[in-house]
Amino acid sequence: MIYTVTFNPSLDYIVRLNAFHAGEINRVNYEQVLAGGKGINVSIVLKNLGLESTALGFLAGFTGEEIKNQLRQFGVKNEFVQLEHGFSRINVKAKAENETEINGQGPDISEQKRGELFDRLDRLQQGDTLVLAGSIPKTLPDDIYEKIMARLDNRGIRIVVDAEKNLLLNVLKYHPFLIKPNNHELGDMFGLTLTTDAEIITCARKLQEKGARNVLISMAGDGAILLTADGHSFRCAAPKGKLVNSVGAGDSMVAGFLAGYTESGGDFEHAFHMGVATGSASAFSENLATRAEAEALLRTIE
Ligand SMILES: Nc1ncnc2c1ncn2[C@@H]1O[C@H](COP(=O)(O)OP(=O)(O)OP(=O)(O)O)[C@@H](O)[C@H]1O
Ligand SMILES: O=P(O)(O)OC[C@@]1(O)O[C@H](CO)[C@@H](O)[C@@H]1O
Repeated sequence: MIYTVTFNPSLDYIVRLNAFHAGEINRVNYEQVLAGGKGINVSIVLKNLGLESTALGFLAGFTGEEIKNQLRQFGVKNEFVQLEHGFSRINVKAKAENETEINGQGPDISEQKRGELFDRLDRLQQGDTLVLAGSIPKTLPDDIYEKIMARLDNRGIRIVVDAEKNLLLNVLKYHPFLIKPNNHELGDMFGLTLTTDAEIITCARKLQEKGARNVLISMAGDGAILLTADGHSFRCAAPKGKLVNSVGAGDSMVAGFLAGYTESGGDFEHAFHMGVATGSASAFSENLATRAEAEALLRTIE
């Protein structure tokens, strides 16, 4: 079974405006509200691709109810820890000439509630896959990713991590199966601005030296690079198309990679191509990628 953990789920309020003026009243001409947070997006796309997963994490308040409601409509299983106070955050994604994001802070999470999530994770079985993705609310200790990976170490669980900076760097010693920073996040980890493939590959190799097994670097419209644990590297250009909504493109890529990997019995090149195709399919669509959209782009890659 695949499990995803979203520590700080969100309702994404996605709006479009002709122009955005800071400090003034801005009126939108398009709006939609989608359940979000990186792990949740991965679970939704896995479902679209025909793979079951269970979404885990913390939910609170009326926004938490709506997130659960949307997951029910998508048919995504979930076992969230329900918080008694506060509300799951609302993240505003405003698209005008460029994209502005305002991500909420999220509810407080007590030690007891954290323990409930840990108890659920303790019941994972050998052969399961666990996706840990996204930022953490400020009431969680910033070593929570590490704590979880230490607890699950040597249990035969395949762990995928999609998180920024120290959250990611600090777990490399537990040898995650896959990590997926984008090229900017990768550069940030080394205090660099990366411009060429060679620079990106050098930094990605350093993450492998620190313990990561397979490293997938997404580069938005420039495609992606994969370095595998057995020393292979793959480069793929992004399919051509009209960018409609890039929110969740990276999460879709993780879901596509896992689907491609599972369905091909561990073929990294196919998993990589399926990841790129699914990421781009989401970027070219108002909603997250469907199987048909991802497969249509996969045919242009393979
Ligand atoms: N403009 C685009 N054109 C084509 N493909 C795109 C575009 N933007 C994203 N993609 C596809 O999605 C993949 C992931 O995108 P990106 O690098 O933006 O991930 P990310 O930064 O993790 O995104 P997010 O945090 O919004 O989920 C890319 O490797 C590419 O395949
Ligand atoms: O604040 P975080 O956890 O880093 O990112 C949260 C978020 O921006 O990521 C998803 C897209 O990847 C969105 O659904 C969500 O709003």
